[in-house]
Amino acid sequence: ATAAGAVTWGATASGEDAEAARRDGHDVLDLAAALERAVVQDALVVVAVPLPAVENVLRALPEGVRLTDVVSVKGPVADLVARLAPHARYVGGHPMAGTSRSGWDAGRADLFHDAAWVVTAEDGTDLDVLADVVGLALAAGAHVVPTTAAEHDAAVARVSHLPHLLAAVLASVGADGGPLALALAAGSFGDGTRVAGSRPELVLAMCQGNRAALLGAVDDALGRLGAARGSLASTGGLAKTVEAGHAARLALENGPELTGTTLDLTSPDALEALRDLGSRGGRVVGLNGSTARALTPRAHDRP
Ligand SMILES: NC(=O)c1ccc[n+]([C@@H]2O[C@H](COP(=O)([O-])OP(=O)(O)OC[C@H]3O[C@@H](n4cnc5c(N)ncnc54)[C@H](O)[C@@H]3O)[C@@H](O)[C@H]2O)c1
Ligand SMILES: O=C(O)C(=O)C[C@]1(C(=O)O)C=C[C@@H](O)C=C1
Repeated sequence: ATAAGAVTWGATASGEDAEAARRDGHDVLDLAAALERAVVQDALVVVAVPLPAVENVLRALPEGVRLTDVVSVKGPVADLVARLAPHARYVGGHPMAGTSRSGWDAGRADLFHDAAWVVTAEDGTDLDVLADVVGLALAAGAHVVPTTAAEHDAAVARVSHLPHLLAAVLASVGADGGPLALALAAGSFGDGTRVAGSRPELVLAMCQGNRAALLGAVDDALGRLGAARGSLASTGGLAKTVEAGHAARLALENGPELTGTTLDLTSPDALEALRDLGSRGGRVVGLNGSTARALTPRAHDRP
């Protein structure tokens, strides 16, 4: 956002991160001063701490601020906001990009380029703040995927939290193969276990914080692994599992064909239209006043 010309400032509980951010020319205050300035300037407050620390930040929040967050689960944050800061004008957010490293130096100005940035569009959402969050995501080079907290949590259980859990399991299985196995580890093991290098506290916060949805995704994966194991043991064949995975990977790489459309954010059914766009695999790619420019899968490409 700073690179896109926005005036920004921040606060962190880490002296080391504060020092590193100041060294890079950013304005770092203490939390109370940062929030006070947000009130004076009617700025958008972005909570970017691990889920277990969200409560502390919300307790410090002044009345009526514009509020978003980047936390990896949305239902628990929405519940905390409703309980601890019901006065906040809150719209949930989640950029779907990151690294397995933590701290200030792990960030880059282009980290969110071409990434999906979830924006929650629940009934009653403040469209003025939603437009702020859309503007932030677009300024960071991302595109916006509107959805609800519940649908977000179900989706990321499959494409983020399960991969983190599988990476942990895979890393342990490989390591238990002993020194020879690790000496031979190449692309498949490296790619499949990269995120197991993430700080365990962050992985625990997002996976345990999305327990119900993650359980469903784990059951699905175990069912497929069980079927593969059964087939390998009985006939020796893995074709069904491998071919289904290959087709799914190609679908991810190719994506659907997208076509342009616009959404009027002042329309009475704007929130419904936004959610519909997200659930069809569409995205907002531009904002001009209250008109959102969007891309949506062509009818014949819809799942
Ligand atoms: N790392 C990723 O790939 C990724 C991607 C998308 C979203 N997220 C989410 O973003 C959030 C931050 O993750 P991260 O990877 O940047 O973590 P991080 O550990 O690199 O940074 C977290 C920062 O929050 C600060 N902090 C912690 N408690 C605080 C408090 N009470 N008050 C003020 N500051 C506090 C820490 O000092 C640190 O500077 C998490 O909720 C995570 O789920 C992470
Ligand atoms: O690329 C990585 O290192 C990540 O783990 C990023 C990743 C993910 O893809 O699961 C991790 C957590 C998020 O909330 C969003 C993105």
